[in-house]
Amino acid sequence: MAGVQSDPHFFEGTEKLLEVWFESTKGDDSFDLRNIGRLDWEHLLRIVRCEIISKSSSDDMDAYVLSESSMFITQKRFILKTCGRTTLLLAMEPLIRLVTEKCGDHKVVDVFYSRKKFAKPEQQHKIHRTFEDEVHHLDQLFKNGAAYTLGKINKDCWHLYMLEDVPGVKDPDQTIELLMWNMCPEKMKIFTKEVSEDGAEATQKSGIIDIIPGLQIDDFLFDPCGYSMNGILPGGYYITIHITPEPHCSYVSFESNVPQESYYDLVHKVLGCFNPEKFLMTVFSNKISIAKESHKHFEDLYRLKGYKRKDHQFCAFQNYNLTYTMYTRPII
Ligand SMILES: C[S@+](CC[C@H](N)C(=O)[O-])C[C@H]1O[C@@H](n2cnc3c(N)ncnc32)[C@H](O)[C@@H]1O
Repeated sequence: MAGVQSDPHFFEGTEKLLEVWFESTKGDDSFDLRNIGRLDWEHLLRIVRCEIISKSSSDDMDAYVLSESSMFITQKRFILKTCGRTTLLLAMEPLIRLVTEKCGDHKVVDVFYSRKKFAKPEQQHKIHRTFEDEVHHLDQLFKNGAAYTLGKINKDCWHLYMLEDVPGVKDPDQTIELLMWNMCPEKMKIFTKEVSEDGAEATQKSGIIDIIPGLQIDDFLFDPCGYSMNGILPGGYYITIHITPEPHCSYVSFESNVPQESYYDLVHKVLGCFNPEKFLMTVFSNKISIAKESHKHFEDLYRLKGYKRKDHQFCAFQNYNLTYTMYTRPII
């Protein structure tokens, strides 16, 4: 698997995250990405260098825990999040071919590709080694790509590629991500086989179980350490958490599309579970999302739960608003 690296003790927890929204060109209600079968997804994931560990489903979504993070499929939305040395962007063109073949004529109505700066970019495969390489690859597929970097480019930053002048998503849509590193060693021990027997025990002990009530949880504890979970709710909503507990490269990611007017309490709960020394947060919401006001709540938050804000940027894109913010504190 792509997690096996030249430095055996280092794991690149930082994920590449791709979200693609499709629509039938004929307004065909039977257009559904969930008509694509498991063998086809497995084939696509082989290109990315990861594999399916388990699957959970609701009426609205299929959610997969992968050897390197997660994949979520709804009627019109494809999300793939992969860490380690995976080659996620190699799947972009095959994905569009697969959707044409299995679901019929369609248009791509929006694309988002993002990731934090890698800890060891030199260990990535060529296509992902620099953001410029990634942008070059995507620009060959899309004429209307727009690439941004938020944060300090000589320190911690976050890259984003999206499309301009697209019809955009017609439904309310929002995503919050917290990417955390230099993690509290005590908290990280929970995500090892030494302390927890399986994923369910780690989910309980860490408090992940209480972040959002009522989730259908699919969790997995790697041997000897490492943890991934998907939690799904009716309506195509999810949370996903991935943990690299090794002390010299500790990293945790939290992502959710659950709509909330304010994400303040959710952020508090997530930080309480993991106690990172540093984290960056991104909040995306389109103009019809109830989360569209949530950006205001972060404007004046110079301090948050003992953390001090280092960066804060707000972007007003054509269809979405985005807050990028980075906080830090001494490890406790
Ligand atoms: C897949 S998980 C979660 C990665 C995630 N992107 C994160 O946020 O850190 C990676 C963790 O599981 C461990 N692990 C153990 N066996 C693994 C395997 N076969 N494939 C991938 N990771 C494995 C890694 O060492 C690492 O600590």
